[in-house]
Amino acid sequence: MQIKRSTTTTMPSPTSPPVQNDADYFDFRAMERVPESHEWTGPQEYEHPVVAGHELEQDVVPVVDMRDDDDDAVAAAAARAAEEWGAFLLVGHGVPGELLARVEDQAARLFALPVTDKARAARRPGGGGSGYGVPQYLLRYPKRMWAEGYTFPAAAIRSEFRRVWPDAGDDYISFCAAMDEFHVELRALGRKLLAMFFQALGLAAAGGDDDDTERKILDTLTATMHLNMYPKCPDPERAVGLAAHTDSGFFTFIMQSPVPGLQLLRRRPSERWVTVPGVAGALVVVVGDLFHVLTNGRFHSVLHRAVVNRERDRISLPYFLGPPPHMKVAPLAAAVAPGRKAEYRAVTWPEYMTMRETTFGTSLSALTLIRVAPEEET
Ligand SMILES: C=C1C[C@]23C[C@@]1(O)CC[C@H]2[C@@]12CCC[C@@](C)(C(=O)O1)[C@H]2[C@@H]3C(=O)O
Ligand SMILES: O=C(O)CCC(=O)C(=O)O
Ligand SMILES: [Fe+2]
Repeated sequence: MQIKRSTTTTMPSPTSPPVQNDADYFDFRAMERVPESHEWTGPQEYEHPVVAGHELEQDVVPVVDMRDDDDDAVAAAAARAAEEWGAFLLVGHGVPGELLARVEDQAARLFALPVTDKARAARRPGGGGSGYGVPQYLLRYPKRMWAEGYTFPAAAIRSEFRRVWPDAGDDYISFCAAMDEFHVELRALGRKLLAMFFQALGLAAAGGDDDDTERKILDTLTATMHLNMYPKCPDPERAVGLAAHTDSGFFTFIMQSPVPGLQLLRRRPSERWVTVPGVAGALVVVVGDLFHVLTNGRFHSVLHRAVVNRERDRISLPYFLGPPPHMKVAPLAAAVAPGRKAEYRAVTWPEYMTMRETTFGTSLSALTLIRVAPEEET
C-alpha cells in the first residue's frame, strides 16, 4: 500500500456511501504541520469554552463507586449520573488495573506497526464495518480527524487480527489474549451495569411486559470494540481527535489513557466542554442514543468529543454495548412517566445508524429523526 499525503476530501453525496482510499492511511508521525485535509473547522459547538472538570462543583464529572455494599445506592447513583450528565466515571468495577495497563500497551503496539501492516487489515466495503482506518460514518465529514482507529466485533477478535499478523506469532497471541480478557471482563460488567440501570428504573419490580423485554435485552447484548489512537499533534488547536458526537448504542465503557482528551458537552448553566480527568483504573461510562430511546429520554445521551495535544499520544478503547441488529428498540412502558407518551419510534440499531449519518457535521441530533411528532402521539 502506497502511503500518500492526504488531499482535501469532499463531502460524499447521501446516495454514494463514502469509501476509504489510500489517502486515509496517513502517517501522522511524519507531519510537521496540520495539512488542509485535517484542518478542522467544526460546527458552532467548537466555539464553546473548555473547563477542566474539577475546578467548580458544577463541572465535576460524577464518580460512581461499585464497591459500595448497598446495591440500591450504587444503582441510584449511576442512574442519577445518567440522567444529569449522560456520563460518569466508574471506579471499584473489579476489572484488574494490570489488565487495563496491558490492554493499553497492546493497543499502542498495534498502532506502532508500520502503516503497511495495519493497511492489510483495512476496512473493506461490505466488511461489516470492522478493520483498521476511519470508521465509515466519519468519512461523511469534509475533513479528516487526527486519529487512527480500529473497529472489531468482540466476538471475532482472533479472526480479525490474523489480518494484521497472518503468521499468528507471539505478538498476535499476546494482543488477542489481552483483548479477549478485556472483553470477558467488560461483557460481565456491562450486564451488571445494565441490570443496575433497570433496577434504578424500577423495571425488575414492574411485573409487566417489560420484564420480558428487559431479560431479552440483557441476554442478547452485543459488544463492539474500537481502538482509538490520537497521535500528538503539531498544532492541536487546528485539529480534532474525534468530532463531537453521541454514541448510538445503549452505553459505552471507555478505557482512556491518563492523558486527558475526552470532553463532555454540558448545556446548563451555560454551554461548555468539560474535560474528563484521566483517573487511573477508572472507566468512563457514556449513555448512547438507544438507551436514551429505551428510557424515553430519562437517561440522556451526551455529546462528547476527543481533542488532541502537542506532547503525548493518547489511546482510548471504547467498548460499545447495544442490541443485536434485528432488535427494535422503543421506549419501555415502565420508563414512560405517568401522563407522558412514548416520545420515540421503534428502530433497530442499523436503521438508526443509517439515519444518523445524514446528521454528522450538522448541529441536528439524530434523535429528532425518530421523535414522535405531537400530532402522531396516541
Ligand atoms: C458499534 C459501533 C459504534 C460506532 C459505530 C460502530 O458500528 C463501530 C464504530 C463506532 C464509532 C467509533 C467512533 C465514533 C462513532 C460515532 C463512529 O462513527 O464510529 C462510533 C459509533 C457509534 O457510537 O455510533
Ligand atoms: O477517545 C475518547 O475518549 C472518546 C472515544 C469515543 O467517544 C468513541 O470512540 O466513540
Ligand atoms: Fe463516542
